[in-house]
Amino acid sequence: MAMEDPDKKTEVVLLACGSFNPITNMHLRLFELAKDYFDGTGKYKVIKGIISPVSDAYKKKGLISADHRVTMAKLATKNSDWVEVDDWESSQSEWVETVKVLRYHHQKLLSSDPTSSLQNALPLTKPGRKRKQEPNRHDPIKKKNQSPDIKSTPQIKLLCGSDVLESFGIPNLWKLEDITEIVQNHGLVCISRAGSNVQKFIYESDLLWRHKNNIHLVEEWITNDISSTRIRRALRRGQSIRYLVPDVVLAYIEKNNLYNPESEDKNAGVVLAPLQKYASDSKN
Ligand SMILES: Nc1ncnc2c1ncn2[C@@H]1O[C@H](COP(=O)(O)OP(=O)(O)OP(=O)(O)O)[C@@H](O)[C@H]1O
Ligand SMILES: NC(=O)c1ccc[n+]([C@@H]2O[C@H](COP(=O)(O)O)[C@@H](O)[C@H]2O)c1
Ligand SMILES: [Zn+2]
Repeated sequence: MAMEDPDKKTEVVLLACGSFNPITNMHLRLFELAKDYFDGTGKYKVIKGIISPVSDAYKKKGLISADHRVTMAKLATKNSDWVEVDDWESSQSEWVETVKVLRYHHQKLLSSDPTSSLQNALPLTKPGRKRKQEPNRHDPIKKKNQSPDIKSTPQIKLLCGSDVLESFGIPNLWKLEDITEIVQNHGLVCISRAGSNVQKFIYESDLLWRHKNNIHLVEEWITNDISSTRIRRALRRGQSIRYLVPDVVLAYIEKNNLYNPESEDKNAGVVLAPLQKYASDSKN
C-alpha cells in the first residue's frame, strides 16, 4: 500500500449561506469549528471560507438591506486571513437557491484553478501572477484520471447549523433534487449541539443516510446560543450586544440605526421566497 502523502490532502472551501441579519460572533465561530474539524481529520485542508448573505428577495421578516448586511459581514471578517464575504448572491434581483450558490462558487474555483483541464489548455502564466478569469466558462471536463501528483480542484462544502439541516424536512422549502445535489456533489458540514437530534434526522431520511459520508457533523462543545434574532431583539429593547458581535459591527449598527421596531416589520405577512416558489408545484 502506498504511504500517505501529506501533500495530497483534499482542499476544502467552506460556504455559509444565510441572512446574517446581522452577522454575529457565532457565525464566525462556525468557520473556526469547521476548520478545526477538517484539519483534524488529516485528510482535508480548509483553504477558504466564504460568507454569502442572502438577497433581499428572500423576503424574510425583519431582513434589512443586503448592502448593510454585506458591509457588516465584511467588517466582521476584516481580521480573518481565510474567511471572506461574497456579494454575488446578495446582488441578484431574485432569490437564488442555495444549490445554485454552491454551483456558482464551484465554477469560480474551477476557472481559477491552474490544474483544471481547461486551464491547462491555456498558455501557462508565471507563478504568482494572477490569471484573468474567463467569463461565461461552461462546465469544465471532470478531471478523473489526472496524474496523482496534481492536486484536484478544491471541494466546496455547505457550512450550516443544525437548524438549516433540519429545515430540509419542512414541506415546500427545499427541492429534493437540490438536497440531493448538495449532499452528493458537494457535501455538507453541520455544526450541532451535543445531544441535538441531527443524527436522528439523518437516520430517518433515506436520502441523507445514503450520503452520510458526505455529511460532516461537527459538535460544538463550547456552546453559544447567540442568534441574529436575539441580537435584533436586544437592540429593540435598548440592551447591550457588546461581545456578541464584533465591535466594528456594533459601531456600524449604532451609526446607521439599523435595527428598530420598523425594520423588524419588514416583509411582515410576506411569504418566504422558497415557499412562494415551491408551494404552487407542491404535490406531496
Ligand atoms: N448558534 C448557532 N449554532 C450553530 N449554527 C448557527 C448558530 N447560529 C447561526 N447558525 C448558522 O449560521 C447560518 C446563518 O444563519 P442565520 O443568518 O439564519 O443566523 P441566525 O443567527 O440563525 O439568525 P436568525 O436568528 O435570524 O435565524 C446558518 O447555517 C445557521 O444554522
Ligand atoms: N431551497 C433552498 O435552496 C433554500 C430553502 C430555504 C433556505 N435556503 C437558504 O438557507 C439560508 C437560511 O437562512 P435563514 O436561516 O436566515 O433563513 C438562506 O441562505 C437561504 O437562501 C435555501
Ligand atoms: Zn437562522
